[in-house]
Amino acid sequence: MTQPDPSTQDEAARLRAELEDANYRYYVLDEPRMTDADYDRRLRRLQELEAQHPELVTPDSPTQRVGAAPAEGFPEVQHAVPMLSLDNAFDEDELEAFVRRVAERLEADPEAIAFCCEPKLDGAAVSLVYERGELVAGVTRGDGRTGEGITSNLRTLKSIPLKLRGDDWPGLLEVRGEVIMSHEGFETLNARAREEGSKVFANPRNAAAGSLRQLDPRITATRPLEFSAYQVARIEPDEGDASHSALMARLGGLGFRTSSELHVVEGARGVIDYCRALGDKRDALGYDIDGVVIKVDELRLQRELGFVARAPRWAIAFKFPAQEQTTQLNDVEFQVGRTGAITPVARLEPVTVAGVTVSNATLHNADEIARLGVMIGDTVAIRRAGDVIPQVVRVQEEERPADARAIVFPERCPVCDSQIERLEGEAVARCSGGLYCAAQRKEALKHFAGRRALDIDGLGEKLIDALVERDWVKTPADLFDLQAERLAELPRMGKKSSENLVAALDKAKATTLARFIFALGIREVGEATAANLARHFGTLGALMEADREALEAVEDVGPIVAAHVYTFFRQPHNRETLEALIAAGVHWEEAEVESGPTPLEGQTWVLTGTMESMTRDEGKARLQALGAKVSGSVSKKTACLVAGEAAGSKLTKAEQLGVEVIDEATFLERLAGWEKGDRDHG
Ligand SMILES: NC(=O)c1ccc[n+]([C@@H]2O[C@H](COP(=O)([O-])OP(=O)(O)OC[C@H]3O[C@@H](n4cnc5c(N)ncnc54)[C@H](O)[C@@H]3O)[C@@H](O)[C@H]2O)c1
Ligand SMILES: [Zn+2]
Repeated sequence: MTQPDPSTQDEAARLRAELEDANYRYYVLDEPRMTDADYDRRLRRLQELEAQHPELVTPDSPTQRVGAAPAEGFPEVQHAVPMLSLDNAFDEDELEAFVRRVAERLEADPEAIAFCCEPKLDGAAVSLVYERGELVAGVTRGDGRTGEGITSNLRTLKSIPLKLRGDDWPGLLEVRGEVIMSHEGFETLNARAREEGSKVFANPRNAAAGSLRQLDPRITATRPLEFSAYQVARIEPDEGDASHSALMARLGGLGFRTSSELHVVEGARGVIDYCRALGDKRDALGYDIDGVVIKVDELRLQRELGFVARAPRWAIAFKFPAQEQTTQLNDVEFQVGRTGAITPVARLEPVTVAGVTVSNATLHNADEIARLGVMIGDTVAIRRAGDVIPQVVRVQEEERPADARAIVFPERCPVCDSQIERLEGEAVARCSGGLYCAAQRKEALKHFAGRRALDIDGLGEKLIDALVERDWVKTPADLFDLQAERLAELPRMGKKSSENLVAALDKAKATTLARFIFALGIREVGEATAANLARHFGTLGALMEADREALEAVEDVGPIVAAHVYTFFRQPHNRETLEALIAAGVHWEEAEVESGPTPLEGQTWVLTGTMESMTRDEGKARLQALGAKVSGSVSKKTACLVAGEAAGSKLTKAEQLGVEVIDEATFLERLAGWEKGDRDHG
């Protein structure tokens, strides 16, 4: 052993300071700035230096301590049994060395030692104390000796029993486990946060730890947290359970969730096989694990092995490749989704993340780019977990190069050059070339041909895919040029069905203005809005020329819908497609202007149950066209209730109030009469 030279002392001091800062950000703020891989590398290096020069070890060195001191705002609670950390093994050699060490200390045959293997859940450790079967305290790990009392928060987790199951419970039980957030829960929580502009978490671990340490338990209650037990710290009376795995089975009976992946294996071979198998399954689990925890199963042997400063000798954590890595952002490209949403995609210097090479990651939208403060040329942290698309979670701002460039969001669609539209208050920017944009082609055509739009019989999803893939159809207008002979070349299309389709296309040309407007697939213009627009403007020409103000004068049309309609008709390509449709023979009867008094003016109608001949939206649109208001609930003021199949409480209420009730057949008859009368008027 040699005296540490000044540079070694400096290095140790620097590592200590960096690790301490990282601990604070990770354990107290739940907002790490360093990846786990970088943290582990530094900790390893410090351990090495301290092993070479034991005089460098200070009692408060991060190598000697666990976690971080409890944060303010929660009562401090002493742990009766300390909550320790785990030693790490980063490869199979280190696993074998662990098994050998254990065997030597126990003077046992390594191949005969039973090990209990479990996933190392990546969340936040908590300890739960039960007295006479009831939960009395829930505490975070804190610095291992003292944690934060978060009982009220933990009570909100459904997977934590407030009372133990059965009646065979011990008088005192202290259970430890991990609070985690599944990938699904995490994605939902972050999506909501992005929409609301509130705090977005970098990964499920930070989200779980941050959610647990809310001062208001009502917030914790809304977070998708789950508890999984992995240790019994105290049990009284001790009934002499022989092994860790037996205790885990007992916890299951008391109402706790334990890992479904828990297995007891023998020797180094068994441990390594388990680690490989779980590594293969990692992406499919639906929650983050950062490795495997391997424990000597027999409790008698655990006691014999005992502890060192910060970790037990009878357990080890085998670490999997990290799910977060840093790399360089080389460029940003903008992709157009099938509904026109524009997504910025980060082009990265390829990097291996959890065993897979990643060269692209999503940046979600313009708000996310602003939130991250990311620039082209930056060093960024990438996270890849399960089958979720890799994401940029953080920027290493201190590493920003001098020539870093700002990311400029395009104004025109990279696919079709139409205007990109981003409405106030909406996170997503979209291409406005709905009818024309190649990226949106399939969706636009499916909508156009749908039953509630032009209702083209026999033109289903598969057929549309085939037509677009062969480039036979680019816009809806191209549909009307299709020839039966050509169609017959398609898979599963005979002569007869091709002829039928051509006939159906011909038949679909005769439509109504309302259906036609709906068929265009303008964002947020549903059937009812389309009917209102048709009724209000009377002609397609008038609608196309309307400015935002005129559009907002239409019933149920607010500024957002008005903006979508306005932008849609300002796109030259959309207008060309409309002209082509009309040239192809699509037609409807045009009314001059909004017709005069309407027969149902001043009446409120209610639709309930299911109708055979139309959807409720359609019924609503037709009633509105006749001047009626359509409401969702029955009251004394209701003029008439249309009761379809399986009508329920609304029907009962209408009968109680003496409101007129009619069935679908009567409704259709009356509609036909009014609509005819209405047309004769206008
Ligand atoms: N990025 C950063 O800035 C930063 C900072 C501090 C720590 N870290 C990360 O945290 C690690 C150290 O954290 P640690 O001491 O909390 O954990 P650890 O890796 O030393 O392992 C101990 C923890 O494992 C957990 N665990 C999960 N499943 C378990 C199971 N089946 N059985 C037993 N325990 C189980 C428990 O919560 C326990 O507290 C570092 O290696 C690093 O990856 C990162
Ligand atoms: Zn486009």
